[in-house]
Amino acid sequence: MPRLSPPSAELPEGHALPATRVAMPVRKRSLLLSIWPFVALAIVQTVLAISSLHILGAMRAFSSGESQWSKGQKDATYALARYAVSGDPAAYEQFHQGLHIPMSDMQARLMLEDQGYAARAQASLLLLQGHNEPEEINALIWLTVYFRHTESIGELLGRWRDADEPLHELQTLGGDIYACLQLAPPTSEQKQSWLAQINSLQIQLSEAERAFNKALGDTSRAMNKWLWSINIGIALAMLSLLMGHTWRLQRKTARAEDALDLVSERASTTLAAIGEAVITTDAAGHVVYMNRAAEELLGLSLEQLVTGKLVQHIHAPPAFAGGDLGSAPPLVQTAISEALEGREHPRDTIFRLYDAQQQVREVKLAFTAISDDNGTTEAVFVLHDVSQEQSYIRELAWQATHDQLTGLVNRYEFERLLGVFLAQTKQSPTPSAGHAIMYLDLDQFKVINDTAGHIAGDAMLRAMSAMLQRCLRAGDTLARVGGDEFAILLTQCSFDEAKRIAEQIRDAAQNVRIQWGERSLSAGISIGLVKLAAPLASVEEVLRVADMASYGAKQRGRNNVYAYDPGVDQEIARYVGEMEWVERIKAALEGGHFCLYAQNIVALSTAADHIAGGGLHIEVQIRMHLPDGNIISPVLFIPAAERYGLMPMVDRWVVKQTLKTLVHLQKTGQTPAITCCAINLSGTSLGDERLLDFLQEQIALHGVDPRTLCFEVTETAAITHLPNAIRLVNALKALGCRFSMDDFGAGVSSFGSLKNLPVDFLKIDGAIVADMLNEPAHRAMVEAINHLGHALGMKTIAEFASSPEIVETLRGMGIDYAQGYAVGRPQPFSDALTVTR
Ligand SMILES: Nc1nc2c(ncn2[C@@H]2O[C@H](COP(=O)(O)OP(=O)(O)OP(=O)(O)O)[C@@H](O)[C@H]2O)c(=O)[nH]1
Repeated sequence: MPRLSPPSAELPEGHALPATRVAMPVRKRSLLLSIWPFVALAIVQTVLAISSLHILGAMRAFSSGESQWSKGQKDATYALARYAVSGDPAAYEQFHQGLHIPMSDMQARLMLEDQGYAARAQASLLLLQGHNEPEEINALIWLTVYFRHTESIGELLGRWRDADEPLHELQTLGGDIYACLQLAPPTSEQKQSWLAQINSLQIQLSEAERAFNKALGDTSRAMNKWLWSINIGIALAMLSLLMGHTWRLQRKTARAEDALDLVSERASTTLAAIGEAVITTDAAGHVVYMNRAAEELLGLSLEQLVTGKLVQHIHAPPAFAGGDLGSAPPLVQTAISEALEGREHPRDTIFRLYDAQQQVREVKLAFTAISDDNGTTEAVFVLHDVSQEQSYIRELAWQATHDQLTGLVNRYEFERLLGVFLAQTKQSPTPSAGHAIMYLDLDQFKVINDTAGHIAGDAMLRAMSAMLQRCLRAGDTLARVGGDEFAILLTQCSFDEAKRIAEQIRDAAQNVRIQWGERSLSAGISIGLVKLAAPLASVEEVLRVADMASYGAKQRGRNNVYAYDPGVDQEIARYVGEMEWVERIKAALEGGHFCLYAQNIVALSTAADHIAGGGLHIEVQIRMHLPDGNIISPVLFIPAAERYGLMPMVDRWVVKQTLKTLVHLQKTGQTPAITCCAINLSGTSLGDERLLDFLQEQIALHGVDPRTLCFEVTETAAITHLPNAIRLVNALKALGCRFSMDDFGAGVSSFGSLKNLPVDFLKIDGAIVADMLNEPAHRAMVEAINHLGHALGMKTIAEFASSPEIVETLRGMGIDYAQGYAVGRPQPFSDALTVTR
């Protein structure tokens, strides 16, 4: 019986499948089950044969016993007759000897009839004395004891019993004759009488003997007949049993053959249908069988293969399969040869196979040896083509580690590579020129997206990434780590060299232009350059500081390089500090540590006051409570909130809180009533398309009159998010809200933007106002902005009116409103507001 040897990866060599071991007891049991009726019949037959022999032996014993008995009684009667005539004592002695034989038999029979098998020993002795054959005595006793109640043996014993009385009479007559002869010689009449009696007894005994012989013959024939019938019956029973059994066996065999055919058909259909290539070879590797998938994989049919070994038919690598074969998977031919020699590879090993078109495929190989007691007889190879799977895995791995748009390494992979690099440099610090990391952030990239669309933005990102690749040295790693952010790991690069490369990139970025319709788009780049040196150790730290450095470059006016050497430079600490503000802002939003202040905006002419309706005009400003009780100015935390995208949340909090407080002050009878309440909206919020819905929803929710609300936006924010800003301004103005252009004069001061944004107030940047008394240029700017505002139908507000002189000068210039310490300091907005003039 062949055995399937288990795959060596799972069971140690030499272990056979347990299936064959458990099969043996099952087979023994089923063999026993099928032959037991024959065994039972054989036992019955044997018992019957032994019994038949016994019975026949006993019959023979009866027969020979009877002849001894007959001889004995005849000798006795003859001797007694002689004694009666002659008075010879020798004749009398012969009489006794002759009579002793039938008398012994009779006594034995009587004892057996009376006591059964218990009298066996005594009966044996008596039967011996009756001159029976010693070997036949047991059969005689057995038949007498156990069959004495059957009809035929009972009849036989009855006939024997008929001779008992004549024998007793013969014995008595012998005694009488002996007694008479001792007293006196007999008369002739007496002799004649004795002879007549002896003769009569002789006749009775002869008749009894004849009857016994007849019964013996009858019994013997009956026994024969009975034994014949039983033997024939048993033979017939055995025959029919054999026939039945053979018929059942034939049916079973037919069923098993059918099932085997079915299984074999199913197996070959399954093998033909499965996608895996299944090849069976003999122990030497000659192909015995292969399924369709194997034929397809090898590009050969079974007929073409039968002559040779499997490995000879697998295509060799083509001559042009050069490349880095060191990292290529091993050839499947090698694995097959090794498997046949008993050396197997783990099942998930991937092998190389060249198909009929000499295309390389990747396959996994499973090997199973079929063996019997003499060793391996056949080998089954299953080849699973995993080329597609492997290509998906590679594709997924690429996607997981690369950016789709630019094809560069993504942030995740860059962090991993940086981690590996940092670990290596820490483990084996070899002398080197040093290493650096660059963090690059495109400037005002949002403007390209917003004005030319995302597709143009994508094109710009691709153009920038191509430019960056051109600037790299061999061995540098470039990654896209965010929307418009890139990072470069410069290894073995002195910090001066890194600075030179950074400047080169910054210059090259100026020349990156993409033609979009009629427009030529370009973007500057802010570069943070960080020397990889102590105390920077972790990936997180390095990237955070690099990001900070790029922020530093932005703070220097964008399109700049900010180079940071951790051993020398301290300024970055400021940006690191900003990160701490981020945490505080988040905690303040969650824990309610923000509060609102209000600062009056005071009309400088009665006409302006009249416009305000005589009520209060204020600007709400946010402050933060610190745990130590200090109240923090927004100047400290707003840059961090803007940089790290927290402004939309802060703005929303301010709007909600302002509306709530307005309702509260209205209810508590704030006098004079607030007729214009200015709320600042940051640039990020202006870019948020959901802001309009939020504002409309909140105004409706709190039931605040929209005409009392004024939203302040900076010029830079408005320009950056122009389409959204225009939509917002128009929609809220339709409700009755007003708008201020904040910090006008500080940025680009595009007059075009003022035309596009129909605001109500122009707030002159405080930096210009604060020193206008000393700076004639600033004074002129204030006057120009005032004229411009008025020309566009706007009211003007001067910020930082910090002294009465400035206030008077502003009034003299015709500025409509002033805001600053000279006209009112910020005061908590939750309380009733005091008016300062
Ligand atoms: N076209 C395009 N835009 C993207 C992609 N990923 C992110 N962005 C945009 O890139 C912009 C990144 O803006 P920021 O870096 O925050 O700001 P910025 O306009 O570059 O201004 P500064 O960085 O302060 O100079 C956002 O408007 C994103 O929507 C992208 O895959 N394609």
